[in-house]
Amino acid sequence: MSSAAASSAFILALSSGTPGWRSRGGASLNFPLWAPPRRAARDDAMVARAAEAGTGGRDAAPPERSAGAGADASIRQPRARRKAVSRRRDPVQPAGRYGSGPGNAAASQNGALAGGEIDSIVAAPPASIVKFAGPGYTVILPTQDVAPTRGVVPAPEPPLPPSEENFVSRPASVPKPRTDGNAGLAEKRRAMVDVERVPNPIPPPPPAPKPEPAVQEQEGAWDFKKYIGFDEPDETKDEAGVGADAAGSFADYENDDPSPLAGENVMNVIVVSAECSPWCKTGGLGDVAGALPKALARRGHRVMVVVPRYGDYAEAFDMGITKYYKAAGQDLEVKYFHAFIDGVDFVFIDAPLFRHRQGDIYGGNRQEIMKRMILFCKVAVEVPWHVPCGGVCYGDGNLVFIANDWHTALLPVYLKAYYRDNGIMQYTRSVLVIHNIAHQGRGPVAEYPYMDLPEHYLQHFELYDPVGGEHANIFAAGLKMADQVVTVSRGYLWELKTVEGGWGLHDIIRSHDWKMNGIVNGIDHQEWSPEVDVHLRSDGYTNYSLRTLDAGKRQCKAALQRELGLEVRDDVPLLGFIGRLDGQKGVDIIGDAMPWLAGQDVQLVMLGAGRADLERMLQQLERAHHDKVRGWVGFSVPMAHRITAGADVLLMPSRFEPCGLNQLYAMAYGTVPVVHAVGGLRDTVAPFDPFGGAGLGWTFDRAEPNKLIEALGHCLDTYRKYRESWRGIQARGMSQDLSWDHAAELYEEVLVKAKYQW
Ligand SMILES: Nc1ncnc2c1ncn2[C@@H]1O[C@H](COP(=O)(O)OP(=O)(O)O[C@H]2O[C@H](CO)[C@@H](O)[C@H](O)[C@H]2O)[C@@H](O)[C@H]1O
Repeated sequence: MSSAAASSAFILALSSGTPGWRSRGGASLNFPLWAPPRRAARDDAMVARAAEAGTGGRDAAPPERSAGAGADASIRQPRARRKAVSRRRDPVQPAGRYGSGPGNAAASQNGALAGGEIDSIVAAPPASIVKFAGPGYTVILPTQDVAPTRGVVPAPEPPLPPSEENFVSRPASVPKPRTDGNAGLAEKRRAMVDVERVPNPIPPPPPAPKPEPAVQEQEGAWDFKKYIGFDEPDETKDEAGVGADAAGSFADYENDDPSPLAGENVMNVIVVSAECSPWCKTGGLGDVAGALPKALARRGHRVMVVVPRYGDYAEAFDMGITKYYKAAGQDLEVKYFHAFIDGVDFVFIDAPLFRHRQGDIYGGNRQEIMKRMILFCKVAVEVPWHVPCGGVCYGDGNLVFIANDWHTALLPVYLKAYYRDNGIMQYTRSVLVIHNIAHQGRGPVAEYPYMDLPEHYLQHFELYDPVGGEHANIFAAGLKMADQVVTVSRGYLWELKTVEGGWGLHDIIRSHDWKMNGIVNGIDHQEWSPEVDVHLRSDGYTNYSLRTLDAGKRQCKAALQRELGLEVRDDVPLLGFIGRLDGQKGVDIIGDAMPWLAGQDVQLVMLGAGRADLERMLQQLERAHHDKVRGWVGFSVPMAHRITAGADVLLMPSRFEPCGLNQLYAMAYGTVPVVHAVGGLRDTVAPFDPFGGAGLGWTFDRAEPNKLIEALGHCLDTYRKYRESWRGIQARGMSQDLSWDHAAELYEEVLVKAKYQW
């Protein structure tokens, strides 16, 4: 379809009242002709909300189950299900995922910046940083070291030429050696990182002040074996010879100091995300933010994750640092909590806006959400100066931020507008990852001043599209300002450039094609591997591997059937669905295929939370087909793992799917995916080829019930009649290398591209 034709189909779909993906009709909903839903009539007329449709405001889903929440959900489950109690911190499901409620800029008293007068934005810049105004706008200083007093920013000094003094990377304070074991490691890491800096025309900055003796003392006292949890076996302690051998090889290992996998590309990486598993997760973004950083750290990079502190996380400790930031006109106190886990510094941003949001991390109306994200990005961009992880700040040299989705798309903008434009953070880069373009942080242009940006930056936010009209779009600005952009599969990258798949941002993505990259997500095998999965260690489930697949899966399937009160039968194909209940995931297509499914000898288990109508649908299907269907409404990580292990088939009829993690998890568990061939699903599920003995599952080319039925029909046929072929599909799925290590290598290439980009 030509772009013009596609565009008119898109507009036609809207103007003819096609109800978008909320329709249960199915027929008009396949991807090629699908268009974002119509904007509901609103008071604040030009507010573009289509991208957030179904996630907040009037057409929003009501609060989804929180999984503190898991508890809530289990109240409504049959007795048998209540056994599925998480032994881990149960991530949360929010109200209105990226939601936004009715906004009214005029009514808001959140002090907008008016005509260049910046009220009470007073900051003490970090040591050695001079901030000056760019041409034609007033400088905006984001941080304050002391509680602010209200006043007007003094007239900016005339611009100084950037000098070495101005932008060298330097810790804001003299690093204090830590009392735990990280200081030595951090020091080593820093030394590695300092070796390779961006090509610097200026002589390298003087080394940061180092409390040498203290660090040495710390290193001396630090027990590496204790740190990695190495417990010397008793016999080695008794038998001198063996013990000495072991100790000797350990010492060799320490002295060896193998060079990092990343080689000379080692750098400082700060991943900034609104959610991070296992502390706070509502979907795939949380999984990625929890796993990618560890894989990058394994390659030798110094890696930090910055995430809001929504709850009281036992692993993280108050670092005793307080800063003040302004967000949407309000001065806010910020503290930093830190944990060092699996080689990664996790920094949790504590602020009144985030506190107590654990069960509802995207809750509130649009303005509230936006205010949280403004604060988060302003704080995150300065974390490398203020937070001495392991005693040493990351600094802003050889540093790359990885921002994720619209929530943190302001970070590349702040990095440029506050610092890079002013000769500061010259060797810092930003990469923005698109996990889901359907949520963009849209709002009325009138709210732009809340973002505390120079007036001339407005042009980067302004967007007009037939759905939202004239509006300010945070994702659009982030995409333009980021040095590189990654999306989570090559297939999705292609779709993003189309009118149908770009959700209004296709032109921006096309025109920045040179910096676009597609990298498929990986699997965190510590969390998602049938061999070590902690959720398969009780209630009759079992861990298994490819070698023990048949017995292991049979046992997990029986345990799942028992737990859910289904008939325990090995010969009946058990189908699973796991996902957020919204238009994207196409669970309504399964509902539309139910009359056919009801006539099949199958069992169906669906787990999800989200839109109220879809939650009701799950419950109705369970009531109407109690002998074969279970619809679990809620957010339960243990149940997601158990379905993945116990099901024979995983259904993913997603209308669009940037990458999709559940099909990857399914394949790793010997569960065969049946998916709509779109985005990352098309990239990762090669269709079964019975003649070549190849392929990983079944795919269908339109998100319609009849197409799902056709593909599932073939799948069930193979399951019943061609067991050897079935076993082959399972084995191929389980034998793939789906780990994050490969994806991390590809991310590293992007980070390097960004680093050398001027
Ligand atoms: N009710 C429930 N209970 C328990 N667990 C549940 C659950 N509903 C979902 N999950 C879990 O949440 C994760 C969802 O992963 P997806 O890839 O489907 O992510 P999502 O669409 O949110 O994210 C976006 O980002 C990711 C990451 O880039 C992309 O893969 C994806 O295509 C894109 O839409 C999985 O770990 C799944 O098990």
